[in-house]
Amino acid sequence: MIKVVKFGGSSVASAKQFEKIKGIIEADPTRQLIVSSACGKTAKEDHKVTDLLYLTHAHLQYGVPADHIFDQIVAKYERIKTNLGLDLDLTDQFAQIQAQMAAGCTVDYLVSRGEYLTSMLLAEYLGAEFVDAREVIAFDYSGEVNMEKSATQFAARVPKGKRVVIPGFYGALPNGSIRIMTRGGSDVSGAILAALSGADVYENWTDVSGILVTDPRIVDNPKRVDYITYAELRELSYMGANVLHDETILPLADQQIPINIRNTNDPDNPGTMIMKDCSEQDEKNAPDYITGISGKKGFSLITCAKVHMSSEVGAVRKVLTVFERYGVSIELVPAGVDNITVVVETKQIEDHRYEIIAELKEELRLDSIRVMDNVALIAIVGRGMSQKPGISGKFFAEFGAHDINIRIINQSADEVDIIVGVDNTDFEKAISCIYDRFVLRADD
Ligand SMILES: Nc1ncnc2c1ncn2[C@@H]1O[C@H](COP(=O)(O)OP(=O)(O)O)[C@@H](O)[C@H]1O
Ligand SMILES: N[C@@H](CC(=O)OP(=O)(O)O)C(=O)O
Repeated sequence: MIKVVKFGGSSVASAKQFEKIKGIIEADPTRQLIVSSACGKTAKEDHKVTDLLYLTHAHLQYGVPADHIFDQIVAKYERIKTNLGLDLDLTDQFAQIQAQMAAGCTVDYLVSRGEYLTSMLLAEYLGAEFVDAREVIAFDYSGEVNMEKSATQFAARVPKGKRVVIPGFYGALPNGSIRIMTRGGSDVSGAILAALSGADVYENWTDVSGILVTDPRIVDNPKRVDYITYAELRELSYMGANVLHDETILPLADQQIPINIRNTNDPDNPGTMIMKDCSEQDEKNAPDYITGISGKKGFSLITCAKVHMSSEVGAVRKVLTVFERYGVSIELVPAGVDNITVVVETKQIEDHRYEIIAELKEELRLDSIRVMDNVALIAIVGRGMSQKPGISGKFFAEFGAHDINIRIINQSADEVDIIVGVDNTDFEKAISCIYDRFVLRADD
């Protein structure tokens, strides 16, 4: 049995959290491959080390002194080290980073030092071997992880049968320079290492007892989900459930390695199991109607209207080509008889909004075009939904009763998710109302 265990920023935020990790690791000898994020916040007013490092780099880029920020980072690590009673001398490490800063280091290098230093401390504290992610995770120049090269490096560099700590969030390009992932990427590092080691399970330790039906910052104390499929989780995390990076599933899918989300602050809680297929569990216990609800604000609806548009051959292609030209990725394309609506993230069209509108108008000879900003998308996800007829109707009734205007609605063909667009200002109210109607009063 091999378990890869990833500890998120909240789990390594303080010496107290390190002590909890020690308990978790020592409770199970199969927890051998440990992946660590950078120290997160100890309190609301505190800052994540990763954020401080980004801020340091931004100061340096504009020639503004950043010593006062870097000193906060040094103080955080020194405090953890002292409170844990460790002898590890980090002076050389800090000096090396400062020398690189003075020499104009890349943002990737500087930001990666959060995971690097945290993992060094954790390895020392656990009596484990530290292996630098730079020597294991290989990126191509395209920014994709090269799994084949990473597998060769993993075999050469990571000892078997020993406890090892590897920093998450970064790897190296073919020339050896550091490449970081997108925010929250330590989840993906853990998944890659689980795939490379052929792990039986990937444990992802955080500050909540699993995947919750919805964001606990919106709904008070939401229900925990016991089992969730890869597909459901991917929808939820892509649509904003940031408990897990939306690409975490990808390296695990081939080997069907399950993910177990666990709480460092409540280690006895079994958390959530995320699996390729939950049918065995569903046979014992029918899945809930709705597995999860997540969402994001900041979308725009661009509605192109023209009589008989839906029957015009090539109309959708022409619309999409305009967006492609500007490198804009499209979320949804709901259509009516005389119109096609394109849903995009507002920030993606900000720089070229007027050019895009002009080209759509001209190339499709539109009767009219309308842009609506400040739209939030909410995904309601559930493998149990396909069994229940009339869900969309219930949404309309519930939203109507709460004065929430539905701007768009889209159901996937496999009936695993329904996406609704509402005004940004109705976002939290809509999520609370879906939770109340479909989770708390599911049987009504
Ligand atoms: N559906 C959800 N289930 C659980 N947590 C969620 C959900 N949506 C948002 N979150 C938030 O995700 C947080 C955990 O993710 P993150 O802050 O990245 O943790 P870590 O520091 O462990 O990586 C939780 O504290 C919670 O506020
Ligand atoms: N430290 C990085 C990577 C990461 O995965 O962090 P966390 O596990 O705290 O979400 C970030 O803040 O983006």
